[in-house]
Amino acid sequence: MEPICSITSACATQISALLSPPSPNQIQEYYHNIFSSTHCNSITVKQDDNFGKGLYAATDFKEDELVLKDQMLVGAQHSFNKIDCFVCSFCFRFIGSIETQIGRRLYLTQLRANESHDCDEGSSSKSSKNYHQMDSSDEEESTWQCSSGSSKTKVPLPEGVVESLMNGQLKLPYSEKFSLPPAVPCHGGCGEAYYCSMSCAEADWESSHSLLCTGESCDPRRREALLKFVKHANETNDIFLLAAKVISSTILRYHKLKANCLAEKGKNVASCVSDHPNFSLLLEAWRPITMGYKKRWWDCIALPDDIDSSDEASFRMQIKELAFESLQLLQTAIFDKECEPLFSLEIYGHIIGMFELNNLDLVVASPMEDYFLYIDDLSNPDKEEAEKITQPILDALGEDYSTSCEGTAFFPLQSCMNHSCCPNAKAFKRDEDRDGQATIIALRPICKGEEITISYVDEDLSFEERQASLADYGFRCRCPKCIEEEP
Ligand SMILES: C[S@@+](CC[C@H](N)C(=O)[O-])C[C@H]1O[C@@H](n2cnc3c(N)ncnc32)[C@H](O)[C@@H]1O
Repeated sequence: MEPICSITSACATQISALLSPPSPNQIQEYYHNIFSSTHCNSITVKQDDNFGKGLYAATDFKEDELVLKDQMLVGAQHSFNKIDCFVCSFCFRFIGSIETQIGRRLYLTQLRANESHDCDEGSSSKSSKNYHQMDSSDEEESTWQCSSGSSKTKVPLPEGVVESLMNGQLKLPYSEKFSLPPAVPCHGGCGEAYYCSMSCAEADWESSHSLLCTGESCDPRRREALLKFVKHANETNDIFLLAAKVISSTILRYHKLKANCLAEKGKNVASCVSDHPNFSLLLEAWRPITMGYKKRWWDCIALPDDIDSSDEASFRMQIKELAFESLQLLQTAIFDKECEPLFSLEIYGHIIGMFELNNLDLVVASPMEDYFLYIDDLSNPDKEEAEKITQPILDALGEDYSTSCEGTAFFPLQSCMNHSCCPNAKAFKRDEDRDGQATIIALRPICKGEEITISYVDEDLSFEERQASLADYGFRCRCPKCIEEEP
């Protein structure tokens, strides 16, 4: 049965205002602010009647030159990746130490095995597609591998060793050469979020975590609802966690704008607030999200290969019901009457659809690879001495010892980049890119004024396969390669 969301009908006018595309002036102003705050004058965003927004070169770029580092608007580590990588919950840098990374991973893997979880449990949360894959100089073979699913048999370490790695009592040889920022726990006390610095902790708290934290300051009823929401997301699709961050950050921005407005008007509420109290402020708080190209999730999600086209309608209905289930849990946890339209299924569906159409994989390379390579490169007798300690650890970790941090994120500038099957740029992590920012590199010289494009699909696929994948984005590619290869 079709889910019925009472907020969608009660707030229809406000919802349609929230979903209407931004005006050219609003677009110019928004991106101008991003460029000036980041002191970036080498690129610009322009609009065109056919392709919508696009990113353009405002200077010449050489082959392999960095075009752009894009700070994410919102991002999250995949739930299944949290066992393998201990990272800052805001900027996704690896934190703690080489020892805590290893000890924590071995401990959590063991815990999971004891709970007799298997790979199936996390598989549904990996169903969200992330077409714009970020290449990495530390390439991972398979990002969808369960941490305990490595083909080579792992040799467990004694429990005491794992514990002393976790609590820092056991120091590994040369690990001080690979020092990581110390882990700063969330001051709300949730025990879930950790950061690389106080500034990341504060930035996350202010942007969304203060509404999503399940620590002691959280009202018990709200905490219970939040925990249910998170559990549901982990068991179904962790893209809901990202959607919750978007809603929380909009609510928090709204209250900040309202507080500023009240302060400026000398507490003359009437001048800020008329018939429809603070809707203009909610629109303003929502502005960064307006910029992302979006459609409803259940309309734009690609039909999985194993679903027959005759079952398409029922598949799309199931996706809609899933989103509704998640939204109801989130509503119980963080509902805010002044921001009511944000809790409609229509808005929730568009937020998730925006991720579907714009998201880039979030990938941060693990320091583990560098560490073990360093040991491997030592000369004897130092190498032999070090390997007495590190080899049993490698045997316990298995082949996938250096899994990257993986997640999904929305980047304000990268999401403006249109597709070409013969792109002039690509998302590529260099060795020095050890945070969650998107890094875009020129694939060939790009002239000032030229549009900067990336490929949303594997360019080596056949013409038909590329067009089929791009159909999910709602367009047929007319790039020079497609025109040439069209039968
Ligand atoms: C990630 S967004 C790119 C930015 C988008 N143009 C905007 O206005 O926000 C992806 C959407 O842009 C449009 N698009 C991207 N590349 C295109 C192309 N080569 N031809 C036609 N439309 C394209 C499609 O609507 C696609 O779903």
